Amino acid sequence: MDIPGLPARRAALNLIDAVLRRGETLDQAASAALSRVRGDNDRALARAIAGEVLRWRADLDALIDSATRQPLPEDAKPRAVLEIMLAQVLRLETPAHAVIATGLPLLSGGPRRLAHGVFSTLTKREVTLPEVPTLPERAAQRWGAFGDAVAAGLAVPPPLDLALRDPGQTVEWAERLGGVSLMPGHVRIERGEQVSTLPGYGEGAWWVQDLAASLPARLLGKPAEGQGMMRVLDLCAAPGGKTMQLAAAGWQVTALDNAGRRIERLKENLERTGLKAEAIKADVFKWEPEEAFDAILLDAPCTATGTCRRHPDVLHRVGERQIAEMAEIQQAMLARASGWLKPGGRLVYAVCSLERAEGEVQARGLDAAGGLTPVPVTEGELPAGLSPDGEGRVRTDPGMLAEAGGLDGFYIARWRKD
Ligand SMILES: C[S@@+](CC[C@H](N)C(=O)[O-])C[C@H]1O[C@@H](n2cnc3c(N)ncnc32)[C@H](O)[C@@H]1O
Repeated sequence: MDIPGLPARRAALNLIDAVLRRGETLDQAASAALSRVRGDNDRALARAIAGEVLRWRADLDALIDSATRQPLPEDAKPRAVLEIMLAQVLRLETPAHAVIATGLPLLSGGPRRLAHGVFSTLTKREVTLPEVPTLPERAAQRWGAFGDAVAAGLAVPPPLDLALRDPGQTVEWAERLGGVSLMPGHVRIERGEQVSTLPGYGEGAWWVQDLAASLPARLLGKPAEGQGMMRVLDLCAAPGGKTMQLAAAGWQVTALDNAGRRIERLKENLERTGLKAEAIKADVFKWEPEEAFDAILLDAPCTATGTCRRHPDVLHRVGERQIAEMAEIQQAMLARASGWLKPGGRLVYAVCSLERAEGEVQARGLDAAGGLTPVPVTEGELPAGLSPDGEGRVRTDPGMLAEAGGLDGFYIARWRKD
């Protein structure tokens, strides 16, 4: 029989290993890594431990190295076990005795004695973590000074943002959910409660969507009045956060994605919220529309480094190769999508990436291709405290609106077809 709590710690080690050595996302690794963990609480604990290690790994390693005569090899098991032990004491407030009881059995012999010694030394010293995490070297090098802003937003796991089906009821829902609103149609609450038990979930009054992720559909605007049904193509739409916003704003929506399971989730989301859209499972590079659209939203696949507050695995997994691969796909998708617009139609391009190659560089490439006129975003279209960049485009990062709980990193650009 396993010691209670041990399977959760073993699963945390497996999750971290899957991210660092196999380049998997935490979500991809979860079903295999958590298969032997019983109970929702222990599964959530395993994910929380892995998340905190991935968020603070450079700082946890610096502490470990300060207590050994020679640095342990990067991939040594005692290092990994010490990382999860320290993350629990320093981030999750787990008592040291519980951490020892569920950590040391993961090792045996000399490595176990070593880990015990290092852990005892560090707890006796009453070590702490810095206020802001140190970024993994690769991310720090890539981002330069911009990395400081990103790191500032990483220290605290983010709050939970909800998008309302009826933005006219923002004040009422903020009050009912005990949250605050940073924009009509947005309510921010504390993370922690089971989403499906909150008021309004069953009746589909809202869905979970980061404030930054709600901006692309907002910036596409509402359909023009008095012109009959206006059609929007939501490209790369699943699981449908932006599809629901567009449908709620009055567009006739065609939502396309090539991932079958994600399209199923999009359909479930539409059903729960009572919103309508045509859902198509197809590849952007193979599908052809029968007629042009009044508007297109392309929420392109990307490295997702902008979601590093909730998915700290991206800090470790993403490098130049992944960025270049995504940039190539984005460029080809933009070229294809822009050919499907009616004259006068609007195109919004968005990525939840912090990489310029996936944002600014893509937008300038489309500017240079001709046939589309940029439509600058104005300050009034954004939440208070955010401004468009010098080109009238939106670049958010996790360090922005920090006092209000921050937001994901996104890049958003908008054009009109000539
Ligand atoms: C950023 S996510 C979309 C999030 C979604 N717009 C929302 O708001 O809920 C990118 C999506 O692109 C889809 N995708 C990637 N490559 C694709 C392709 N070639 N054709 C269609 N969809 C694709 C993925 O399945 C994924 O669902």
